[in-house]
Amino acid sequence: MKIGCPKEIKPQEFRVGMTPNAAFEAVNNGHEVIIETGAGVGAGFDDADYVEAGAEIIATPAEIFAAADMIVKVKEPQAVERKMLREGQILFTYLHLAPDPEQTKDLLASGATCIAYETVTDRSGGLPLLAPMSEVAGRLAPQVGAWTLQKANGGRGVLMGGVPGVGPARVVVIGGGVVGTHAARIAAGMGADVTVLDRSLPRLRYLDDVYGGTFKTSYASAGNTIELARAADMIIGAVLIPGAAAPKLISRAQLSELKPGAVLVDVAIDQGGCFETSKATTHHDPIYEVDGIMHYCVANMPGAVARTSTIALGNATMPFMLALANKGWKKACADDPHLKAGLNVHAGQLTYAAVADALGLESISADDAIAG
Ligand SMILES: NC(=O)C1=CN([C@@H]2O[C@H](COP(=O)(O)OP(=O)(O)OC[C@H]3O[C@@H](n4cnc5c(N)ncnc54)[C@H](O)[C@@H]3O)[C@@H](O)[C@H]2O)C=CC1
Ligand SMILES: CC(=O)C(=O)O
Ligand SMILES: [Mg+2]
Repeated sequence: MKIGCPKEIKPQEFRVGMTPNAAFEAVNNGHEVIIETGAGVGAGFDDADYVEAGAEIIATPAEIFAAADMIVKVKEPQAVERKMLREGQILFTYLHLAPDPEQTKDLLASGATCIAYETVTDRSGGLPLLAPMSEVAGRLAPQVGAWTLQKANGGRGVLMGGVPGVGPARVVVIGGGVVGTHAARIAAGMGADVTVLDRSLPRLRYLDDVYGGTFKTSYASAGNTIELARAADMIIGAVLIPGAAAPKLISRAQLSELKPGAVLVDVAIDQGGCFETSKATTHHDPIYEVDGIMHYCVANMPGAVARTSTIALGNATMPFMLALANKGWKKACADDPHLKAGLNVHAGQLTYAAVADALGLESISADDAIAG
């Protein structure tokens, strides 16, 4: 198979879909790998690194999209990239379709087979291709939130760890999955007073067992959420219902109950965000204010630490990328229910029910797509 990896074009996205290591493995498995010139530079990989791995360097994205049987990327294809996708081609990348009707329409029109990293599953019920980026975004969230809390950036002017004689910042994390756990650990490590909310009692039990003493836990009822939010300096949104649009957990009306200058870091923004007032921002212009409350809503947070993120993502995607290349998408998905769970679009039809529900569209099952 010919595997193509274009340079990412989303603003301030410095990651790349294939590392030289991934290219090397694909070539060793008998595939051709074509990489757009400069695609890896933001993550610290030169064209020469890919050539050494056995890949071919290509001048333009148009040539990559025209020649490749499978496109491997990081972020959802942008409008200009979507026009270059074609029937029969495999797209393997993050998609986040539930809050994105325009992208969905274009992917359906392309006829391509689109497998979303964020809905691939694993044996323990986790999301193995989301997890590494959730680890990164979770660890970044208190760091960017602490910067936003600084007075000159619009925040309350509260130091995360406080100082002797002055108490620490209060941080509330809504959603205690991968993002939430990593965010809570780092915030607690910075000296903040941290509480994690979740709706899953087994998850709260796990967090209490492992991290009791480092941070507190609370059940995410609406009442507990607003009570903790009122006292918070920083609220980190980290909920997920896989594939679906994020539930809105703090309304615009409730912003007036928060402390002026409090900071909302909405990591769940790629699924539409869990605060009513969230709208996606970029690394170039990451924060904005609504009713005196600061918002940080960057939808590709891991792009800020592109080298760490690219290597972490590449480690996770490599076995799935190889299965798709070695077997073709049908057999690879038929053999592995966890990869099959990643199938979101095939030949003009949605194949993921939560996405279809969020957008009010029809879907078919992934099994029907494979059989068809
Ligand atoms: N902005 C960015 O750059 C990035 C965003 N993300 C996003 O962060 C979000 C969280 O991802 P993960 O931590 O990997 O997911 P996860 O599945 O590990 O954790 C989500 C948690 O939310 C909980 N939850 C669901 N509904 C809830 C509710 N109403 N109230 C409280 N808790 C609730 C679940 O029980 C679960 O423990 C996702 O939307 C993901 O796409 C992930 C990486 C980067
Ligand atoms: C998960 C995701 O959307 C990202 O890493 O950008
Ligand atoms: Mg994202």
